[in-house]
Amino acid sequence: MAVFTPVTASDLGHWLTHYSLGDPIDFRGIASGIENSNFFLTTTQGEFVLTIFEKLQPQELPFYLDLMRHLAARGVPVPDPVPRDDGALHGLLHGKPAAIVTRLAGQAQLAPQPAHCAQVGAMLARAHLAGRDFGDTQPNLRSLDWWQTTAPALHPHLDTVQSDLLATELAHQTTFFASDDYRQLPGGPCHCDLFRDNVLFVAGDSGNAGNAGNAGADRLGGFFDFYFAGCDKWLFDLAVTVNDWCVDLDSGALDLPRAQALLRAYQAVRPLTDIEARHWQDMLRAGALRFWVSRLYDFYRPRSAELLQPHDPGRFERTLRARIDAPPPSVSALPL
Ligand SMILES: Nc1ncnc2c1ncn2[C@@H]1O[C@H](COP(=O)(O)OP(=O)(O)OP(=O)(O)O)[C@@H](O)[C@H]1O
Ligand SMILES: N[C@@H](CCO)C(=O)O
Repeated sequence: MAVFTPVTASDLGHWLTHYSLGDPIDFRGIASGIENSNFFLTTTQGEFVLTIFEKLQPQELPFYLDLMRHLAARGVPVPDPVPRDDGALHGLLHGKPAAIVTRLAGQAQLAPQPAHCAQVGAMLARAHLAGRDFGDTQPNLRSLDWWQTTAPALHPHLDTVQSDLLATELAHQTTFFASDDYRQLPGGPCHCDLFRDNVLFVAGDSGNAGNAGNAGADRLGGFFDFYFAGCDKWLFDLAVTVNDWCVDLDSGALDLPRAQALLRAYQAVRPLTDIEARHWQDMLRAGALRFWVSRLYDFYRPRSAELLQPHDPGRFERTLRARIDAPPPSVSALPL
């Protein structure tokens, strides 16, 4: 159960006095999620999600909430933060920062097919383009600097082969990030965590999103969980997305039909530059390293007093090895 901060009916009633959202009809904790406390809230005015931020500080929230507002205003399907009556997008609930956002329709598609991946690719490209005129510029806080700072604490937990892989890949990425090519990669606000569980699909005719015979009828309802977002290279965001949506989760191997569908749809909206195409494998490796490091960090340094099962770091160790061992098909060679 991932509600770390309980909210009573009385807490909610008081909290809602800051908003013009009508009267509460239903309020329930959301079991999934490992970062924050989330609740579905239905009021006489609609359906919303209340999030209490367990780690982020109030001063850290504007980048994420303003970015969501910015994208929502440009027709990108993301939760739109609801302003309080005083205009603020967040306040304090039980001493922790909290916000209400609009609820997206649909359910997660955990066994995606090419038709789902295509919608994700197109939406990601649209989000990248829509973010170009966003004013704030917070970097991705889980990028190279963080990997470098975090790695020393991980090595004692790794065997020699894993330790070598971590050190070697970190050296590879340090060189890549310092290169002229890297500097020339286009970028802007990125989601940086666009995994299957952060995208919702509304079921097609079958009434069951992702039904094997009817994936093409499922419609992407939106994507959420912006709290790892930051300004980064667009190619990194694409690599993170492909490493989750277009792989065999056991082996980490790329699934070609899904990867092609996602990349074609992305490129139909924003074609990759030659430099991006040249560094696709480097960036897939970077995307795998990012989540290997964060999952190792969460695994070996869990927060106290919480019974959550941390995500399996081995999945991204396998993904990283797979990206190093088997160069992906050239993106520029994919027919549009
Ligand atoms: N705006 C939204 N609309 C619909 N459902 C949402 C929305 N925000 C969150 N949810 C639901 O709440 C669940 C938990 O949210 P989320 O994944 O953001 O958890 P978290 O703890 O904040 O982050 P993490 O994914 O890092 O664990 C989601 O799986 C989704 O079902
Ligand atoms: N998507 C991350 C969790 C943090 O949102 C992971 O699977 O490791």
